[in-house]
Amino acid sequence: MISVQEASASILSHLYKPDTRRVPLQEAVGSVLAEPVTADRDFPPFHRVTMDGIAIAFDAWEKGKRTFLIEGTQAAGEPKKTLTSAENALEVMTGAMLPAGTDTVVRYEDLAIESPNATITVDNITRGQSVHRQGQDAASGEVLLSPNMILSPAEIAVLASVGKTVVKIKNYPRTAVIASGDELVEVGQTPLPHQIRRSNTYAIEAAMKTLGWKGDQFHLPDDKDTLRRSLEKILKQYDSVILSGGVSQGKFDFIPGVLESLGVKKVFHQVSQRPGKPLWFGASPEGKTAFALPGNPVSTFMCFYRYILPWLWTSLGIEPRQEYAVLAEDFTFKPQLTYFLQVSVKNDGGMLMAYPDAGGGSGDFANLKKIDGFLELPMERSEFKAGESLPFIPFRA
Ligand SMILES: Nc1nc2c(c(=O)[nH]1)N[C@H]1C(S)=C(S)[C@@H](COP(=O)(O)OP(=O)(O)OC[C@H]3O[C@@H](n4cnc5c(N)ncnc54)[C@H](O)[C@@H]3O)O[C@H]1N2
Ligand code: MOO
Ligand SMILES: [Mg+2]
Repeated sequence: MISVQEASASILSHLYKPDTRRVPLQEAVGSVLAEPVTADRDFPPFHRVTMDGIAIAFDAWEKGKRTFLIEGTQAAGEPKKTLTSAENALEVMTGAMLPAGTDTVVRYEDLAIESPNATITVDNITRGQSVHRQGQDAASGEVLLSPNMILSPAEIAVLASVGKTVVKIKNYPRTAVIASGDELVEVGQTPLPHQIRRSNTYAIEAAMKTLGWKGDQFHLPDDKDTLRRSLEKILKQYDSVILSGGVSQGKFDFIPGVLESLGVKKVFHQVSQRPGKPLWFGASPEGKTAFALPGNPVSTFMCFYRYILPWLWTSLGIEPRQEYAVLAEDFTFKPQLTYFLQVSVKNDGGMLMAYPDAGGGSGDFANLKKIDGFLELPMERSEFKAGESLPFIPFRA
């Protein structure tokens, strides 16, 4: 049986190779950028006035001039005006071009205006004040955004400002989310005493949705031939499949065998972890991947966040973020397995404290509502002390 680290490394050596597509700017938030974006002009594109007031030639101030004749007004959105005499001033508005012949802006708060004159009432004026100089933030042609970044609202602003109406982004893997099991019925159905509603695929699809990843749900029975026929079709249509259930030792746990019979070669089966020991992972020669997650709901859930999430980000060119939290209470776990301890977290003066709330085992998915994620307790030890910082796998935004 392989370790969590080995399993995770194996998965990360079978990445999806994303192709790209172009989307309208307004659909791009949350996507992964697939092209460099350069400044189409200087940032800012002209000397930009940053305060409402008057623009003057600083030399005049230096020579002792305090009262200026107002020649006119330069509003934002108007072509650049020119000051005709260095003895005069132009009223200027925030966002306007700095008029030619001026280099300094004095705000209204520091003026006494008696039309048609403005008198500066303060002593501390500096050359170039209240002017955002052309190219100060970035020069034309400079790379503003590089590929492989998740587009947040901040990047959308940058894209908009350089005129990108259409953005090239990376495609996520086309993914089928498959529940298997004869005991499972649809959410809208009333289960018979021996049946349960299927929840795992809804949880996975929802988790994917929070990442901007679309999953198509399927439900397959515990019947080898049907499984084979259906999975064959699904594998043709999708880049990856995420299955839940049917991977353990049961008489009807057919998933690994059927996947192998369809050319999805086993990379590993079983990981020294709790929950989720029966995890199976395979890949086909064409680069399709199959994650067969153990059916117990907490296992399915944990395996998605611990293994599939980093696989997705790495595939898209983004380094997955490793978070840590501090164990708030002593905890003991004896078996020689990596234990994914359910914890709720609280921020205590900048330190993320993790409070164990182990729940009633991997079938007790109602416990997930009380927790925020999993703390990864290494296999090598069984005693964990309050105050220890450990890898934390969050699932809440
Ligand atoms: N002899 C052994 N038995 C089991 C072992 C083992 O090592 N030896 N491992 C146990 C562990 S750990 C787990 S986890 C489960 C994994 O089982 P499967 O992946 O084969 O999953 P199923 O048998 O199909 O189902 C397990 C459990 O989960 C429920 N389930 C399945 N799918 C869903 C769904 N979509 N929504 C809600 N609940 C679901 C299912 O009804 C079962 O109760 O095996 C142990 N056994
Ligand atoms: O993974 Mo199993 O969920 O330990 O019960
Ligand atoms: Mg089973």
